[in-house]
Amino acid sequence: MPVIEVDHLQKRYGEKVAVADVSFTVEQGEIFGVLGPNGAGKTTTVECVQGLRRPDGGTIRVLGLDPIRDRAEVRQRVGAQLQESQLPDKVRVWEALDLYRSFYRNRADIDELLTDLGLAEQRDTYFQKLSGGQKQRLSVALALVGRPEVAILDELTTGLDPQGRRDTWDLVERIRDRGVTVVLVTHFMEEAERLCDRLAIIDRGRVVAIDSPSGLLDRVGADHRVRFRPEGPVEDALLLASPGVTGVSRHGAEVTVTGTRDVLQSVLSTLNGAGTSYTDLRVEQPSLDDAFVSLTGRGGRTATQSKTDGRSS
Ligand SMILES: Nc1ncnc2c1ncn2[C@@H]1O[C@H](COP(=O)(O)OP(=O)(O)OP(=O)(O)O)[C@@H](O)[C@H]1O
Repeated sequence: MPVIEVDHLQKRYGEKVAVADVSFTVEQGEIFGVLGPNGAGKTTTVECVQGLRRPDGGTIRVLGLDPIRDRAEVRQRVGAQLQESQLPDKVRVWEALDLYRSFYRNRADIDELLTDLGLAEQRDTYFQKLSGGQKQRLSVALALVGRPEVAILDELTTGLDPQGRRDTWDLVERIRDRGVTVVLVTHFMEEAERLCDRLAIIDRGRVVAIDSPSGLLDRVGADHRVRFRPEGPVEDALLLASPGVTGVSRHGAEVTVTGTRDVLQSVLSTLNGAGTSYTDLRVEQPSLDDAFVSLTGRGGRTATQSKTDGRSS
């Protein structure tokens, strides 16, 4: 049985439709991403899952429970991270955890949690004295203090520097390794790509795709690229005849070959077959950015454009 089932969820704020039609399921033990641009309806969706908002339409089941009817039980078993800090400046780290812990029947060991989250040295520190990353880790600790079966983490790494972001990603993986199912709300593609087993891309209140990161890339057919500088002649026609190659372009001495995930292999065997050596070989994998843009029609460079570029010479 899935841990979370959202079926045709709808939610309006007055006239404003925040969630038009969202359906997805989350399986036990996965890191499931909810990805989308600002205002897409991500937070509203997970707030409905937590029973913090009443849907206008559709059904939600969390651990077989109705988040509105069984709100108290859902709160016990689903840990939610606070999106923005809602703690008083003068509360010490252990005091905050001790208070939140008292709300739950399954209580985590505070010192174990602090060690796990790299906050052991901040045990007695006031909330206001914590760094951004430490505050973020504390909010995750608060989400875990009731030993939840599901953790919902919303915009976990917003405002963190690259190192803080990477540390937090490791942390999310450790949470999953403890057997907790994780729902991760984010608008960072890189984060989703790195962490999520599957993800739902939401745009304007609707799901536009649900898949694994690599499934999404395959689905939109985003190009892989190989760039190199040949040291002798190599004909475009020869490269284009290789399996998986969809385009060849040249900029000065540099050749760019686009194609499917086999493109590197094809380029190397073509060069080898032609007896041509090369320098400066680089491989560019398609990113979830490409898939996102292709699925939502928004953003910067699209997979379609890169394909056209590849054929333009
Ligand atoms: N309490 C509210 N009252 C009125 N409109 C709201 C409310 N909360 C959200 N909205 C609107 O509903 C839409 C969806 O908002 P939501 O916060 O769910 O999106 P989001 O994808 O989480 O965005 P972000 O990434 O910016 O947090 C937005 O247009 C937002 O302005």
